[in-house]
Amino acid sequence: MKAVVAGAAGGIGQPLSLLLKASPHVDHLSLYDVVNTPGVTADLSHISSVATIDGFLPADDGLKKAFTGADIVVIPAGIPRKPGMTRDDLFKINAGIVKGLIEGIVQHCPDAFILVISNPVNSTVPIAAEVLKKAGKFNPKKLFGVTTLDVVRAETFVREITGAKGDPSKTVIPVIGGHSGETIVPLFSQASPSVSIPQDKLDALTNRVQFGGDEVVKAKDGAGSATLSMAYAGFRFAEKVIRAAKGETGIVEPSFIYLAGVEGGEAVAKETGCEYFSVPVELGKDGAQKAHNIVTSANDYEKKLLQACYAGLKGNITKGVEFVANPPQ
Ligand SMILES: NC(=O)C1=CN([C@@H]2O[C@H](COP(=O)(O)OP(=O)(O)OC[C@H]3O[C@@H](n4cnc5c(N)ncnc54)[C@H](O)[C@@H]3O)[C@@H](O)[C@H]2O)C=CC1
Ligand SMILES: O=C([O-])CC(=O)C(=O)O
Repeated sequence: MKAVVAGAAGGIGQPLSLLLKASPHVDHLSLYDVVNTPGVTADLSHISSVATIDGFLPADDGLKKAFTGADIVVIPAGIPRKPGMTRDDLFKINAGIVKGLIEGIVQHCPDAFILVISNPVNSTVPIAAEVLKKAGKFNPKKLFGVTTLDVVRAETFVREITGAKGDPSKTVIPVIGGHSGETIVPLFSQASPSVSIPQDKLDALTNRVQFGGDEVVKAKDGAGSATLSMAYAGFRFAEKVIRAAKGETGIVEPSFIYLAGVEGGEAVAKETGCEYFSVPVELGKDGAQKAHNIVTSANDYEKKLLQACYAGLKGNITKGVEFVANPPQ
């Protein structure tokens, strides 16, 4: 199992690479970034874990060397937000970065699982899909927008209200939609085991999950956005994809996918009017095996949130598709 991190020297890339280096499920890790990969690679290479490691800069065919033979490529490359910015404000720079990296995947490892972390995820995943489609290499089962941090936040924040003891990650809370503000829709009514949230606390809790990213951006005060919690979340999702690829069954985690290419996805697309949506996805050997149409189970409170989600999300998706169809001059 060869894993690649593209953007490996960044705030997310470094701790994510650390977690992958330490994972017993990874045999080889290749790091790629436009800066500082030699140092990060040398540092991680001293860890006595199973995975061997190498790292590359763009010079001397570095991208080719990093990507060739990859089974999974995780992409946290691109600029993060500063206070006052929306994720969409990152589009101008990050759209081109993601497009370039996907073109590299097309050339060197078109069969790899692709996990997109770079924001705005609502647009960068459609960009990735369009680049792959153009090249005739699009496998919707293998392209994932990483929305796990929203799930992780929901698991964490709900405990502050319920006061439940034990491991918060054992409470499954589906968070669906997209990955920005109102497009993020936590479905607390569908938690398993069920959670009891007083009505007067539900608005604040929902809002905190939707705008959890802003909380970190504000606290970092110009020094970036969530990196460590994102590395945790990105690793959690990547490891699930890897474990499922190796044959483990029964693994389900929400992810932002192209619905038409995954069993069960058509029903979600019909319900939401969106081509892409994050829903709980059953993972298998070949990637996304089945999309769970949890949208129909939402209660009235959540249905209202979903209406706001659809409006914003459709615009973000179109913007990504347009970027590849009519590249800016
Ligand atoms: N999906 C999610 O839930 C989350 C997404 N993010 C997003 O992740 C991205 C990265 O965030 P940070 O790690 O904090 O940023 P960062 O600036 O610390 O790191 C980004 C890294 O990408 C590298 N990079 C830039 N262009 C590249 C290219 N063409 N090829 C390879 N590497 C390239 C940079 O050199 C840098 O090392 C941002 O877009 C951020 O908004 C952040 C948190 C959560
Ligand atoms: O808020 C940001 O810009 C980074 C992010 O996506 C998150 O923390 O959820």
